[in-house]
Amino acid sequence: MAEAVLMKKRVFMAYADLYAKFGHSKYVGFFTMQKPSVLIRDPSIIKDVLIKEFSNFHHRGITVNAQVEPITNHLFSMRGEEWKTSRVKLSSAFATGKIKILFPRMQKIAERLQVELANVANGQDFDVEALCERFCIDAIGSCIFGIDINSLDHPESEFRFIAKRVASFRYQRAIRSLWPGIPNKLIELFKITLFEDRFRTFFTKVVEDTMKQRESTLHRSDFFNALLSLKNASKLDTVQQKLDMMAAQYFFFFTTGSRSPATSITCALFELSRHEEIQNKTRLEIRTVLQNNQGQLTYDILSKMTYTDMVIAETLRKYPTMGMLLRRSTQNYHVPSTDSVIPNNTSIVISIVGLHNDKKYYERPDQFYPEHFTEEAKSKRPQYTFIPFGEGPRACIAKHFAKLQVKIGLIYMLLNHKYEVSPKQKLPFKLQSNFGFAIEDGVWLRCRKID
Ligand code: HEM
Repeated sequence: MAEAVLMKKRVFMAYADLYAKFGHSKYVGFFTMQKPSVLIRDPSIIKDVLIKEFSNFHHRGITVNAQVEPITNHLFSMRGEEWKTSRVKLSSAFATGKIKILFPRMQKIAERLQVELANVANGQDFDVEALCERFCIDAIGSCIFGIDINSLDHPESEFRFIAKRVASFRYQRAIRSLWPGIPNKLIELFKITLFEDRFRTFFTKVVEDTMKQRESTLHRSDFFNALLSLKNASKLDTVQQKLDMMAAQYFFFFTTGSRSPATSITCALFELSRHEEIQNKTRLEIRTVLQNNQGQLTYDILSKMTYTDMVIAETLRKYPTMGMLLRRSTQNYHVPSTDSVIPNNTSIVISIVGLHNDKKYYERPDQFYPEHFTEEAKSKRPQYTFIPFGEGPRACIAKHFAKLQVKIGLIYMLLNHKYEVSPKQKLPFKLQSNFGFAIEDGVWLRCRKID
C-alpha cells in the first residue's frame, strides 16, 4: 500500500491494482499500515462475507468516536444492535412503494434542471458536474428531507457550500482511511477528525428547524418521520446525544445522496459525449418511449427504457462511486475449500473496481460498452461481480431511489440536448476521494439544444 500511503494513488485504486496483480488467487493477504488485511477476489467467498456469514462480517470496521466527533455517528459507520435498529427504521423511507410516490417531486426538480440547461445550451464550455450536483442536492432536499433547497436557482446556497467542503480533500481523512484501527487517544491528541465542526452546527440546526416546522404541519410518513421514530427507540441517554445522532444521519444522507448520483449522471454524460452513436441511441429510445405514451413521462414507462438502463449500469461499472467494500471479521472464519482461517478482527476488502474491470467477467473492460449489460451477457456472468451498490443486509439503503435519481436526471438532460466533450477537459480524471470515483475540478462539456 506504499503508493496509497505516500498519496500517489487513491486507496480504492491501490486495492484495484492488488486485485489485478493476483489474478489467480481467491484472496490476497496484505498489510494496511501494520494491520493484517485480506482482499477477497473470489465471488463465492464474496457472497459468504456479504450475505451467508453476515453475522461474522456485519460491520465495516470504520473507527469513529461519537463523543469526540458526533457527526460521524451515522448509519454507514454504526455497528451491532445500534446499526440494526437504525437500518430497520430508516429503511421504511426507501421502500419501493415510497420511491414511486416520490417520482412527481423528482420530476419537478428535473424540469427546473432543464430550464437551467437552457442557459448553457449555446456551445460554451460548462461544468456538467456542478449542474448535476445542484440537481441532486435539490432532489434530496425535496424528496428525502421535505425541504426546498433550490440550489438550481441559487448555486451558492449553504447546502451546496457544505457539500463542496465535505468533498474537498483533507489530510486528516486520508490518514483515517488508511489506518482503520487508529487509537482514539491519537485522534483526540492530534485532532485527526474526519470533518469540521461547522457541519455538526449546520445539520443540528436543519434538524431543529424541521422539528419546529413539523409541529405546525401534518404528519408525513417520510425520512424525517423514520428518524423521529428512531430517536424514540434509541438507547442514547441525553437529548443532546439524540439530536447529534439525527444531525449525523442528515449529514451522511445529504452528502452521499447528492454526491454519488451526481457523479453517476456526470460520468454517463461524459461517456455519451465521447460516443455519439451511444448518445443518439439512448436519446432515440427515450423519445420513442415518450411518444408512445402521448409525450408524458410517468413512473410506469421508465422500465421500458432498457437501453438507458444498460448505459447507467455500464457507467456504474466503469465509475463506481464507492470503489471498495469494507468489512471486519468478528470471529475466526474458515475459508471454504482451503485450509486457511481469517482470524477475528481482520479488515476485509472487496475491490469493486477490481471486479468491474476483470476480463474474466467483462469482454471489454477498458471501453464504455453498454452491451456488457444485455440479458445474455448478464446471465453469463457469475453473481457478485457487478456490485456498485454493495450486497447483502448492508448494501446501499437508497439503491432504488439513487437509480431513479440518475435515470430521471439523464432523461431530462438528454431529451432535447446534444453533448460533446470540451477541449478544456483534461484526462485522465483527477480523483478526489480515497473511497471511490469523485472527480476533482469538474467535467467540462459543450451542449446544444436540438429539435
Ligand atoms: C449512484 C448512487 C449511489 C451509489 C453507487 C451508492 C453506493 C453505495 C455502496 C457501495 C454502499 C456500501 C454497501 C456495502 O457496504 O455493501 C452504500 C451504502 C450506503 N448508501 Fe449508497 N450509493 C448511492 C446513493 C445513495 C443515496 C442517494 C443515499 C441516500 C439518500 C445513499 C445512502 C447510503 C447509506 C445510508 C449507506 C449505508 C448503509 C448501511 O450501512 O446500512 N446512497 N452506498
